[in-house]
Parts: sequence; structure tokens; C-alpha cells
Amino acid sequence: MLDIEDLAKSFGGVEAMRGVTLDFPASSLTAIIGPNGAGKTTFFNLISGHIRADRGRVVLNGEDVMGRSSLEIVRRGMARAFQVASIFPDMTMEDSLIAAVTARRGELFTLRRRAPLPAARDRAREILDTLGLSSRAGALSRNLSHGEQKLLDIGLALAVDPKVLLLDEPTAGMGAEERWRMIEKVHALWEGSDLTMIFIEHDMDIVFQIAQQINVLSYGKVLAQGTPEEIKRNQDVIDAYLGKDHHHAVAEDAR
Ligand SMILES: Nc1ncnc2c1ncn2[C@@H]1O[C@H](COP(=O)(O)OP(=O)(O)OP(=O)(O)O)[C@@H](O)[C@H]1O
Repeated sequence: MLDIEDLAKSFGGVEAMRGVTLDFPASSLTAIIGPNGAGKTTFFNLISGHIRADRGRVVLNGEDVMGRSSLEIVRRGMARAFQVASIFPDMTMEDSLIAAVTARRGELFTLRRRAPLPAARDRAREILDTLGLSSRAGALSRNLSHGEQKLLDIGLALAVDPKVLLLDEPTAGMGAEERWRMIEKVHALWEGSDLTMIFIEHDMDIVFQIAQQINVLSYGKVLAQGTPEEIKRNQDVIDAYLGKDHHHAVAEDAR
């Protein structure tokens, strides 16, 4: 579904991405992990067309989208959940989603229009239902909890009917309990769809619990790839990413 070949990017003297090759099969759920500054966000920025790579190929559904704008990439099926819900503080969850669905379908959405197209409303309600937000359909964005805003951001990305969905730290800024609720929803979303999902996550418990595949980046390179079990046992990961302090704990855990 998504093949990345030899992706590279420097910012001045900083080689943020140094020839990364990764593939993401259709309908897979993959975590990207790595220490601070490893290049995770840069990876998302490059493949989604938000910044231009120095070299490499990004093949989405058989088409090289390298050099295309972020909008063109969205239209070809790769969406990214951005923090956008907070930009529309006076819109309800449902209206925000109707607006996004309508825009995707190339129609003009105005809040004054009495009745949005039924298909857009149906799709918006479907998304709310998928994310377990139906009871909050009428809530204004400004009154949403942090977790609800994050879910709405995911919902707005879903409104473009993507094949590939990128989530940049979906649990950031949440307490332990809310984190798990969030990740359960993300997992359920993936299970109930044929989405190819890629998420950046710092919480190793979450990553090991839900990811099918894990890609570890370090200093702009792929340090390791594998299933959670493989990554737990990978000596390079234990040394370079988790640090010597974790060595024991992880090795014990892997037994
Ligand atoms: N726009 C930019 N200009 C200059 N340097 C940048 C820019 N974006 C990223 N970098 C540098 O590229 C490297 C990778 O950064 P990136 O944000 O991708 O890492 P990350 O793995 O997402 O880190 P974190 O976990 O802290 O979010 C870092 O050294 C960072 O300082």
C-alpha cells in the first residue's frame, strides 16, 4: 500500500532522514518509535508532502507521490490527523465532520445552508459512531476534552476516506487511563476497517500491546523493524533506544 525508498532530508547541517526504506502493507497497523530527534515527525512530514525530501520515493497505492503537494497526497488516499478540531471552537462535532465530508466531496459547505446533503450527514454520523462520539455530536469544539478533540481530529482525517491514516502521537498529553481508552478506540478503528494505519508513539506499553509491526528510527535511519516480540528482543533496540537501564527489564519481559 505504501512503499518508502531511500528517503532523505537534511536541514542545513542536520541529516534528519538518512536513506529510510520501509514498506507498509495494506491494512497493517504499524508503530514508529525512536528516541527524541530520531526523525519520526520528519518522516511523517516528508511522506505526507508537508516538506520536500532531498531524495527518495514515496509510492502510495502504486503511484510515486514524491514531489506532490500535501493536498494532492490527501486526494490520493493518505490522510494525517492534525490538531485542527481546536481551530473551529464554535462548531459542533457533527457540523465539523459534515463540513469536512462536504469539502472532500467538492461541494460548498456553509453553516447557513439549512440542510446539509443527507449523504454528508450520514457519513459524519457514521464517523462519530465509529469513534464512540455519537452522544457528543452536538458538543461545541471548544467544550471538548483533550481526548475528544484528538478523536475529532482523527474523525476529520477519516472524513476524506483515506486508505492510509497517519497518527502523530494520538495519546500525547493524556493521563494513563485516558491513554488506554484512546488507544483502544484507535485499535478498534483499525480492526473495523481496511485502513493502513501508521502511528508515532512514545509509550512502549501501548506500542507493544497494539502494533502489528514496529519500525524503530534512530538518528534518521531505520534501526530495526519487526513484530513487537522481535523488537523486544532486538539488542540494537535495547542498547540504542531503551538504554542500558532498561536492558534488564526488557530482556526479562521478553522471556
Ligand atoms: N524544520 C526543521 N529545521 C531544522 N531542523 C529540523 C527541522 N525539523 C526537524 N529538524 C531536526 O531533525 C531531527 C529530527 O527531528 P524530528 O522532529 O523529526 O524527530 P522526532 O523523532 O519526531 O523527535 P520527537 O520525538 O522529539 O518529536 C532533529 O535533530 C531536529 O532538530
